[in-house]
Amino acid sequence: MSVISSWNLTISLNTTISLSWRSSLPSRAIFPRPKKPKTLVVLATALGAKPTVLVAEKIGDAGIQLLKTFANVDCSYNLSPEELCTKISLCDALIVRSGTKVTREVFESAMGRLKVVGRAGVGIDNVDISAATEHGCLVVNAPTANTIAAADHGIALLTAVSRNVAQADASVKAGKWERNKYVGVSLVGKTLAVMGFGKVGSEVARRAKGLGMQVIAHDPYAPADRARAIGVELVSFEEALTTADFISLHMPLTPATSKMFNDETFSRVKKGVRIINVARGGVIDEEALLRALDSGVVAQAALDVFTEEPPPQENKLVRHENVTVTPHLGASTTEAQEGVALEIAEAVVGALRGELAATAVNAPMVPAEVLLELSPYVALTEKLGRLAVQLVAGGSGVKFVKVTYASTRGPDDLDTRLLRAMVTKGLIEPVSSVFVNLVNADFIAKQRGLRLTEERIVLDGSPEKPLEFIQVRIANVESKFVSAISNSGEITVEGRVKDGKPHLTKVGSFGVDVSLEGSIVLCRQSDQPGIIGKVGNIISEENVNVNFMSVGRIAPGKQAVMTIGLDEEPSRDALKKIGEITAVEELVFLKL
Ligand SMILES: NC(=O)c1ccc[n+]([C@@H]2O[C@H](COP(=O)([O-])OP(=O)(O)OC[C@H]3O[C@@H](n4cnc5c(N)ncnc54)[C@H](O)[C@@H]3O)[C@@H](O)[C@H]2O)c1
Ligand SMILES: O=C(O)[C@H](O)COP(=O)(O)O
Repeated sequence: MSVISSWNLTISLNTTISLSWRSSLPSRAIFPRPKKPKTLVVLATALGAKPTVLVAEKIGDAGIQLLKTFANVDCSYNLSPEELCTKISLCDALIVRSGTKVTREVFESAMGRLKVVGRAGVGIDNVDISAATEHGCLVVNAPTANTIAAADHGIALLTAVSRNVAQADASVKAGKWERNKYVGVSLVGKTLAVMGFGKVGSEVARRAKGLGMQVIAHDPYAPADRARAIGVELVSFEEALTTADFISLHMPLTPATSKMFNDETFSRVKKGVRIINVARGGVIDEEALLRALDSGVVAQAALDVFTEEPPPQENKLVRHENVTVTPHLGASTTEAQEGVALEIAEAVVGALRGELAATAVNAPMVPAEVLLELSPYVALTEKLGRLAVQLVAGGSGVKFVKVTYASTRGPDDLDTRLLRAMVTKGLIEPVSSVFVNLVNADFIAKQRGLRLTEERIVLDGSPEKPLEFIQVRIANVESKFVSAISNSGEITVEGRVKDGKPHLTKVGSFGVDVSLEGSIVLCRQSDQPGIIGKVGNIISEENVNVNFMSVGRIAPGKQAVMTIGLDEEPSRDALKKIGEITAVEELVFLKL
């Protein structure tokens, strides 16, 4: 048995999860919805209560109908920020598109009721993810259903720009016939740089190749083989800028991509480049683009998205002769909107039911089969956390916790994020009013100064079970049950899953065996005959059912720890009577 790795708690908030994509078939066919994860009740609404879902922007009817099968649905569009904040405390879920800013104030106004925000689309830049995470609110999006629509719109703008379609249309409608003015440029043989080779970018690339273009792409995170598979070369930002005749933007808006196209970038592009933006307005410095258009460095731009939407009337870019604009229509096809509505409704209903979302933005995505396998360990880790913290003597602040996972599997075959979150939940919830879930566990731990270290023990044997045992240790504290302190000087509890049920198997240095359900009495006594009977009598007089009892001792006649699992809570009086048995040296009652 060897300890092969240990590491500190890493805070991984704001994780964007992308799903895979395939070829150019209609979007619903291309992107099979992710398999449904099995249930894990981390976000579930109060039992029996029908949740309320606020739909703050119009989504497809199919999604609304699906939501109505499970929840009260309030479709209130065009709410002001104040109205949204007022309504939100009455809602369990909120669904928005890109037009609603889900700010920190929204989460604060929710007073803890809001459990899930569903973004009916891809971009989550209008949702304050940090605030959502801090408030334990899951954010899910619908990342796949509008890909084709967005790619088609990118191509529509590319071709429109190359042939001055919008300008010529306006000219004819103004009674003119300017055939010489609107001579376009050919696409065949021209170089298109796709910036952001994700779902939309790769579909744009595929289509542009069909139009005879040379396609290069820049994406620091995209695998080269995926690009190669469709005949696209991944290049550096510099190469993309300096060689492209057309640039099409498809990256998300993040702090790293904000104003990625600015005066400095425009100074490096090929003179006369044409730019298409169907991603987010904020990735371009709009003032800089205006200057580049005025100077002729950029010949034309086509913009579906703007820093401020809708853009102000006087926006010079919108009015520019060489700019073609659409009002954020990338995702707006009947088919995409139906798909997005269903995708987001399923995700929101799933999250409200307590299922782990496959499209979670701010929580680890745990595949269904992994979740199924881990679920008894999820219960075990939470209960070990609960027991350990209840063993701490009042006044000792819990700061250093070590979780040890003993497994026959290598570290790469065991994802412990879920288990770590559950230990944190178990440690914090019994001693605070904070609600901890998979979304906010790391944040809450950090906020409370809890340093949770994880350690792996790799055991020999066949890796059928994910884990053999799990140990939770709290260092630098005193215990109200001295026997819970192991030789290492830490409060130590250890458990394992037996017949699918979590069991406590060690307290301090004492081996015990009790099923972790109901509540537990731990009592240390000097080992002698008759104690079990005496304790049993006191409990039976209370009419409380004992579901498990075990005694672990150092050696015959020495000290022993008796663990009694109870279906209900015994009275204080009964506990006092057990404590008064002469051989009993210490006693603690723990709620699971
Ligand atoms: N106009 C619309 O209506 C519309 C519709 C759909 C999507 N979008 C927007 O398009 C964008 C892409 O959507 P998607 O579904 O393809 O997302 P995606 O997550 O599949 O792809 C985004 C890609 O951008 C890459 N990227 C990240 N940082 C980058 C950087 N600095 N430089 C280059 N590439 C970078 C990522 O690696 C990823 O491959 C999002 O911003 C989304 O909101 C707009
Ligand atoms: O990010 C997206 O999915 C698109 O920008 C679509 O946004 P919308 O839902 O507001 O059309």
